[in-house]
Amino acid sequence: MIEFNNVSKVYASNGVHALDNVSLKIDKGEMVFIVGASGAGKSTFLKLIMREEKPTSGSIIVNNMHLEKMRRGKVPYLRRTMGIVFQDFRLISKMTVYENVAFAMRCVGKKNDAIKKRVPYILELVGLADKAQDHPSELSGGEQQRVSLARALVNNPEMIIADEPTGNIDPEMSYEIIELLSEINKRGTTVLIVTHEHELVKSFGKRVITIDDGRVVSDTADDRFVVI
Ligand SMILES: Nc1ncnc2c1ncn2[C@@H]1O[C@H](COP(=O)(O)OP(=O)(O)OP(=O)(O)O)[C@@H](O)[C@H]1O
Repeated sequence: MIEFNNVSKVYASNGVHALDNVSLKIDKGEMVFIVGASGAGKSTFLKLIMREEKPTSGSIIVNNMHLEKMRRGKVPYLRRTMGIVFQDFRLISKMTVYENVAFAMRCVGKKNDAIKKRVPYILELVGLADKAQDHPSELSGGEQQRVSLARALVNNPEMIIADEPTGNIDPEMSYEIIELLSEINKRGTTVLIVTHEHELVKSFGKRVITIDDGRVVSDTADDRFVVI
């Protein structure tokens, strides 16, 4: 669950008001698209959720943790509740697909037995069981993004956060990635996707939050934005 109460973010280095008095709630199990023009504040919104940035004012609760007061040492506990998918995949090129996903489990101290059971299951889920021994360079963009998704999912996070997950892949593959995220959402994981792809967003019929110039200007789940 995510709750923003009157959140503003001003970057101290240049005085840019990236978010201006944002209040919203995203419930557990929702799938939400965040859209808006370049520079609107979408990445800042995600960075605040991940506690990569702190708000200048307002309060933020994510998965029952109060982020504006959170000490640095506690951030890893927050991050363990979320799986993050990046536009540029961020896979380790020397490792196979299997190892890339297993590595995420090793990082949180999982034992070999658990890894051997879980990684093949997750690779099957994202449709990459037959690519387990390939290296990222041998895969298409869409396949690499599916590895990145497998890695985000393998520790069973409460939510998946995807920042422009289709930015580096072709339109057909993009649809497949969002479809996969939608399947994952149906299994109970909260999914948050930042994207520029309006057509894709429309075809899924999910909640859409539009940010413009640091403000939420439309939210399909919020009655305050319904125009009569
Ligand atoms: N670390 C930073 N320091 C200073 N200003 C920043 C920083 N990050 C973002 N900004 C500024 O804050 C505003 C919002 O940026 P943000 O990256 O959140 O937008 P965005 O909607 O994600 O854009 P894009 O779609 O291009 O990624 C922009 O004016 C940007 O220049």
